[in-house]
Amino acid sequence: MAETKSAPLTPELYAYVLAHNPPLDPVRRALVESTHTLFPRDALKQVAEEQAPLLAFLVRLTGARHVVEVGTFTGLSALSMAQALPEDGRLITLDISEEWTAHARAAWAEAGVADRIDLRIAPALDSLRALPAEPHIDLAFIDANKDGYIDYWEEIVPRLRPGGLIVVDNVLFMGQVVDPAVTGGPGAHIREFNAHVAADRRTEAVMLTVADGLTLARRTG
Ligand SMILES: C[S@@+](CC[C@H](N)C(=O)[O-])C[C@H]1O[C@@H](n2cnc3c(N)ncnc32)[C@H](O)[C@@H]1O
Repeated sequence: MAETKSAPLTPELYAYVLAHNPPLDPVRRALVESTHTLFPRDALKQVAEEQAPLLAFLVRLTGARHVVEVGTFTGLSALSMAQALPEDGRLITLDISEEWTAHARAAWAEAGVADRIDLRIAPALDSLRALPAEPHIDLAFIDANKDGYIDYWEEIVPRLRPGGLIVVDNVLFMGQVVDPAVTGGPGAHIREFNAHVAADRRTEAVMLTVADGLTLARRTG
């Protein structure tokens, strides 16, 4: 059994982490709160608070100009990435929900980044297949239905420019990936996806224990 060096994430330690991260600006803070108020049963779909500055950081680090997101919800991750884009950068974000994304649109407009975000409402696989086939994506973020992850990965990798980055959320799926009792459903889909990524020779991937697990993969060839 491998030994962990990870400090147990107590509520105090988690608060400490958030306090040492860049704070959410007022629009993102309001979006977190309004999502919990308006959609209490689904609010956990939103990226964790520490992931918002991380996504912005990754956009700046990679100098990304073409970003694709699979899974918009109420728009926190899209907003964080769009705010980090250069003036001529664009983010295409994919979802099937008019209701949740209407709330996202309002927040993007308030933050002044609506013109950088192209929201496409349709099954994400159709939207991905409609993108240009050549490698042009600098950064992609996958955070939608878990039974679609492998298909999304297969559409994105060939469209990723060499050195481009794919970020994938929920790769630990609350620990279900190592639970032998989980033989179906999202936990099993994620387990299959993680094996698929680990075997993919087109990319170099690292799995991080951030929030519910985050994989970062770089296209190498
Ligand atoms: C975990 S949430 C995304 C959270 C978002 N990244 C955020 O930070 O707020 C997953 C989203 O995937 C969307 N979704 C589910 N199935 C989909 C599909 N087949 N195509 C496109 N979007 C889908 C849902 O409507 C939901 O908004």
